[in-house]
Amino acid sequence: MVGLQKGPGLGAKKGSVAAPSKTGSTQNMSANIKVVVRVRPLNMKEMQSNNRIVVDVVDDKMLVFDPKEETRPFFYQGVQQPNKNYLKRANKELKFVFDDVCGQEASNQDVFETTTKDIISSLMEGYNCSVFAYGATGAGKTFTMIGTLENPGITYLTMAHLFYTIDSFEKDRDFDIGVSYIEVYNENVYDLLKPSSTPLQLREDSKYGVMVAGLSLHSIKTARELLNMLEDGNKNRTQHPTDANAESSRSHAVFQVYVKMQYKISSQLRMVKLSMIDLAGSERASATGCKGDRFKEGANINKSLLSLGNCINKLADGSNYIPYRDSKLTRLLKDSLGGNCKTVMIANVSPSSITYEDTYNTLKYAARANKIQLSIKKNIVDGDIRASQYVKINKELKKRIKELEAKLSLSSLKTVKESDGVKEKLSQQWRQRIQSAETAHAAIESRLIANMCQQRMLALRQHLRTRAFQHLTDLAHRCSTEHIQQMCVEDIPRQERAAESYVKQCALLDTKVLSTWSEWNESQKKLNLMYNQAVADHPELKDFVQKLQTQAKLRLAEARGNLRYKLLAIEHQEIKSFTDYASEMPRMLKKLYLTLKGYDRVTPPLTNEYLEIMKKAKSVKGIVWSDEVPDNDDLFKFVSSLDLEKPISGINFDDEENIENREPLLSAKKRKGTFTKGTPMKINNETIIINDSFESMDVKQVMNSAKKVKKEPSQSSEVDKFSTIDPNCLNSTFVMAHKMDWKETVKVEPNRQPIKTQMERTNTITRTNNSNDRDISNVEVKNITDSADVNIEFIQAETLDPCTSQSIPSIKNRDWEENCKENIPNNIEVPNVFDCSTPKAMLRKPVSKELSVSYDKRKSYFNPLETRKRIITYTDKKINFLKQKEIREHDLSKYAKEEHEKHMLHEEEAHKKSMLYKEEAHQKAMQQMEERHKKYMEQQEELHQIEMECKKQHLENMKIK
Ligand SMILES: Nc1ncnc2c1ncn2[C@@H]1O[C@H](COP(=O)(O)OP(=O)(O)OP(=O)(O)O)[C@@H](O)[C@H]1O
Repeated sequence: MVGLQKGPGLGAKKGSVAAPSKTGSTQNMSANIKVVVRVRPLNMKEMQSNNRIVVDVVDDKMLVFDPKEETRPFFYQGVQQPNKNYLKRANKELKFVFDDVCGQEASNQDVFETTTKDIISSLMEGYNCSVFAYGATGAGKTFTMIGTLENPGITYLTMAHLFYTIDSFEKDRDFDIGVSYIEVYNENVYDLLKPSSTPLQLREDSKYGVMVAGLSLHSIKTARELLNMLEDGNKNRTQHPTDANAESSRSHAVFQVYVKMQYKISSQLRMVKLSMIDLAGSERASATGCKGDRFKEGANINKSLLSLGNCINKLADGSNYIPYRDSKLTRLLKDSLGGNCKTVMIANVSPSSITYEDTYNTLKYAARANKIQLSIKKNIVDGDIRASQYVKINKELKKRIKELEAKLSLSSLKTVKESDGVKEKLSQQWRQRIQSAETAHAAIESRLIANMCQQRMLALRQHLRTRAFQHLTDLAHRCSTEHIQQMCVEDIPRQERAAESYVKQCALLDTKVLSTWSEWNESQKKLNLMYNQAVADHPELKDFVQKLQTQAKLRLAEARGNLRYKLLAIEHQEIKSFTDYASEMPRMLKKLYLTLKGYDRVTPPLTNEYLEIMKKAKSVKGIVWSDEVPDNDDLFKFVSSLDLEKPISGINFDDEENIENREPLLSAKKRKGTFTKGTPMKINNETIIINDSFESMDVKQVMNSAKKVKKEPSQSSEVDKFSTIDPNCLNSTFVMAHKMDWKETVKVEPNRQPIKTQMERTNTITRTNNSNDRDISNVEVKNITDSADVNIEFIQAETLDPCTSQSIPSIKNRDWEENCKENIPNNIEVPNVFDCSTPKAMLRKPVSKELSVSYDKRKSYFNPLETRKRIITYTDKKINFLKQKEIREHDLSKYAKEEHEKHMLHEEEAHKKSMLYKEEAHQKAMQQMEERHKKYMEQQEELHQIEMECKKQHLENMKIK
């Protein structure tokens, strides 16, 4: 027997849509519920149990339930036997015709195409629409409605299509979209997007139909957002594993989309609602094996589905009374089933005979639902609005236009509103652009950082080298002649060469850093602009941009760490060698002190100084805070910082002296200020202190002076830098035995010509020699001509002798070189400092001040002989100066010795005098004592006589008696 269930395909006006009738502001039409059956593939359990297939999909409209099985003919002795199994139930072989039938191989996309794709256009026309999935537990409802991330269900697909459709309508309509997601569990309604344990109440409104009080509405712009939202909502949905389905949904889920569209020209407003419902599975307790709470859940599910079935039956029969109020589910679906709504029902079935009953029931339900006739109308608010409303709308529209214009000016890219897919693509493109720009920027930054690190390490190394050289010069000045020579001919030129090379390297690095820095700055600006634009257009890129910015900060921090580590390593080495150097000093000092003491040459101030050093040695372990940075230490600040905003050091290289002229004896007058470090200070008329300790040396000055070598000499300032030596600038504390007047000891000739003009005219260098030589005091070098002849004129200046405080006469009009030659000691062999064998070496930029003058001019005539001559001159000058200094030191020690002897003599005389005075006083005292004693003895004598007389008197008296 073949039963034919009447679906829309047969008899009924399948999907027929009546011409919309106009009743005022709404247009009505009548339609059936669209019913689509989906047959899912067999699951593992069903396949393993090898059960019979009970649903046979004939074509996309028809299926046969419980089809007749194929029987193999059975022959007995050549005769076909009837092969009848009397125990077996007869196949129903029911044919069902629906709007659509999706077979086992149909994907969610196929189901979407046949079910909800069309209803979006109805939605746009102003009809409410709803889709619900019905079926037994495990039949595939959730899979159809929600799906998975890889295979999204029709809810996502429908929404994506909705957004796509909205885009094409946006020219003439404004859209506002809000969504809500609820579940009906155990006859209670809960908000899945704003979870709460309190159930929500249903309210019925004559205008808007069934409403859920307190339901949260969420605005979305893309289907992607919806996907995330669904995922979050589903996490809150009640699910429990049953025998039939490991992820069985135990509640009905209702997802609703509210679309508000307003026509831009006619200001007609349409409010439509799309409901997508994933029903809980109808089930037989025996099939699911549920007990306790699960059983109660199942009963509630069945109850609501039963009332849904009743409603469907009544609606199909055309009954006047529909029992919607029997359950929460039917109340919610009131609109979708019998009201103003275009409805699609997806009936999910399993093909396996295990769910025979369920499948049969579902198909019967679906067939009944197909008969329901709906009368639907467009949700249009009349366009004939009053003038006051029109003004209001107009204002809103203007406001909207302004907003849009502001958005437009933000970005040119924003002019075109992309569809969901296009937006996604654009966002991806932004990501790629930003990533590649950031990679390029990082490469520039790493180059910049490398150069800056090199700069800092170079500065530190040069500082340490200069300090080491200073130690050497300080020691050499006080040593034998041999050492002085050694220093002059070897170390000074070496140091000068190092300084020169440092200046060159510095200049090179500075240029490199500056060019890289401007490149970096440019790229940073571009990158920032790109970041801002990307975030403004695609707010979802904010995290990505923040991540890149954090990575950049980390990179810089890492570079800073690396630099500090390298600097620390250099400093560590330096500290090690300096400790070795310093550890020798106390022993040496002790030896010297004891030697002097042995010769009875130790003066009380020297002892005091010695004691002071001992005190310092004791308190070496002072507390220094790790974060304590000396305020005035520019080098430290420069070397230890890696600030990308300040790539070049702030150290001023311009106003310092030249290394070659850094002698321990410097004129106080030529220093900045009156009394600075290294300047002799008069404490009183008897004491002068000259601070020439290590600490007093300004390293910055020494370092920066190296830079000077490279520069073309500024002639007027050059002159200022050289001076006669102030003999009072001695590197110790001296106690004067007699009063000495403190006065400026150097007098520069007052009527000296303005040098600058002279220079400009004659290409002449004027300098004052740093020597207290009796023969050479102030020297003016003039007329360095192309023939390299040097005419030297001596200008008279007055220098005071430290011991006599008398003026030392200077020599006038003597040739410089002649003078130098005369003073060359015979035993000094001047080495050839420059290798003059090759022209390149000959033209090497000279390092001394004299030789560096007019270097460019002299390039043309520079020859080995001249070079040698000049070196000899320069070296001689140095030797002379050092010799004079030593002589002066010797004189001074002699002077100090004499003063000491005088002092001792004076003390001796005083002592003698005091002894004499003491003796006299003693003699006087003795005399006085003797006199007193004599007087005393006389008095005693008198007393004795008186006593004797008294005794006599007494005896006489006794006799009388
Ligand atoms: N068309 C299909 N193709 C592949 N697998 C499917 C299909 N339909 C359902 N399944 C699978 O079958 C199982 C049950 O499906 P689903 O959870 O959707 O059932 P359900 O009807 O929602 O059940 P319940 O009412 O208990 O929640 C799931 O593992 C799902 O992946």
